[in-house]
Amino acid sequence: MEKQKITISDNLGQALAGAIAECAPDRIFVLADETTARLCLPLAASCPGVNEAGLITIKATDSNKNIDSLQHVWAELGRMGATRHSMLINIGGGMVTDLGGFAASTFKRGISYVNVPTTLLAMVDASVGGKTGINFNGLKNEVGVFNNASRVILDTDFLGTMDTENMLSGYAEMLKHGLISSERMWAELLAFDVEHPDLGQLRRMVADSVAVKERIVLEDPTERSLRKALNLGHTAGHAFESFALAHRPVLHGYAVAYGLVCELYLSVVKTGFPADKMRQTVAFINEHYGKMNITCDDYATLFELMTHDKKNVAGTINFTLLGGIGDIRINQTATRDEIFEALDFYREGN
Ligand SMILES: NC(=O)c1ccc[n+]([C@@H]2O[C@H](COP(=O)([O-])OP(=O)(O)OC[C@H]3O[C@@H](n4cnc5c(N)ncnc54)[C@H](O)[C@@H]3O)[C@@H](O)[C@H]2O)c1
Ligand SMILES: O=C(O)C(=O)C[C@@H](O)[C@H](O)[C@H](O)COP(=O)(O)O
Ligand SMILES: [Zn+2]
Repeated sequence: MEKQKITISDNLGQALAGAIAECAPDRIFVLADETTARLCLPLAASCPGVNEAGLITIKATDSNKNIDSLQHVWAELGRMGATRHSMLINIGGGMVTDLGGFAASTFKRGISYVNVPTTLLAMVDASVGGKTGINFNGLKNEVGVFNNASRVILDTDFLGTMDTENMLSGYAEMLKHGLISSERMWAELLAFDVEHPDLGQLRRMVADSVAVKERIVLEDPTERSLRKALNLGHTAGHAFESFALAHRPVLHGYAVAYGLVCELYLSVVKTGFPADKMRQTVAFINEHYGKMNITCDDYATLFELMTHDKKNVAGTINFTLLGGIGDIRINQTATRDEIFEALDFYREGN
C-alpha cells in the first residue's frame, strides 16, 4: 500500500499545492459533502488547481455513506472526464474521506487521492491509514479496501465551525488512542475541558493523537495484528451504531464511547484492567456522551450485529481488550453470556 504523508499545516493552499505537484495529475476533482462544500471549500479555494477542479458533492452524514453516494461519485468522475491519471481531493469528515477514498481506489482501478479532513474525528483517525469504504446491508464499513491517500493535510482551522456534538464524537477516538497508549495521555484527555476547548492545547493533542494512529498503521497497514488496537470499543460500538441506524442514528464517536464502556468492562473481567481506571473512564463517558436507550430485549440483535465484525474468525466474535492502559490484548473472545453481562453493565451497572 502506498506510504502516506501526513502534513499538519498552517498554510493549506501551500500544502495542497505541494501534494498536487507531487502527483502531477492531468485533472483535479474535489469531493465534499453539502456542508463542507459550503463551510470548508472556501478555505481551500486559494490553492491553485482547486478553484478550477471538477466539484462533486454528496449528501452529508453517515446515513449517506452508501452505494448511492458512491455511484454518484463514480458517475460524476466519468461524466467530467477523469482518467486514471487524475486526482480526487476529499474535503470533509470521515464520511467523505471513507467514501471518497473508496471511490478513488476503485474508479478505473484506482486514481490518486488526497484527504483534507475537516472534523476532529477525521483529523485524528478517519483520514489516516487507508481504511476506505461504505456502509452496506445495514452494517458499518461492510464494503471497502485498504488504500492510503497519497497525502493527508491536517488544518485545525476547519474546527472553528464544528458543533460540540461532533467535537465530542472525534474526542471519543482520541480517548481510545489514549487508552491504548499511556496513562499520561489518558489522564490529559479525562482532564481536558472538551466542551470549552483551549484550541492551542487541542492542536497539540490532535498531533499526539494522530501520531498514535500513524505509528500503528505504519507497522500493520492491513490490520493483521497491532492495528486491531485501533478497533478498541468498535466490536460493541459498531453494533450500537448499526442498531441505531435503524432507529435514531448516533454519531460514530458516540457509538465508540458506548462500545468502550462495554469493552473496558470486559477488560476488567477478562484481562485484568484496573477497575478504578475503568470507572474513571466510564464516568467521563457518561458525563459527556449519555447513554443509548436500549433494553435487554435488544441484546440478541446487538449480539447478532457483533457477529459481522471484520475482526471475527470462523464465527467467533473477536474483541480488542486491555490488560491496563497501553497494555493491548488483541484477539480476545467472550461468551454470549459475558457479552450480555457487559450490555447489562452498560445499561445499569455504572
Ligand atoms: N477510515 C477510518 O480509519 C475511520 C476512522 C474513524 C471513523 N471512520 C468513519 O468516519 C465517519 C465519521 O466521521 P465524522 O465524524 O467526521 O463524520 P462526518 O464526515 O459525517 O461529519 C460529521 C458532520 O460534520 C459536518 N462537517 C464536516 N466538517 C465540518 C466543519 N469543519 N464544520 C462544520 N461541520 C462540518 C459534516 O457535513 C457532517 O454533517 C464514520 O463513517 C466512521 O465509520 C473511519
Ligand atoms: O483505522 C483503524 O484500523 C480503525 O479501526 C479506526 C476506527 O476508529 C474506525 O472506526 C475504522 O473505520 C473501524 O474499522 P472497521 O474495520 O471496524 O470498519
Ligand atoms: Zn472509529
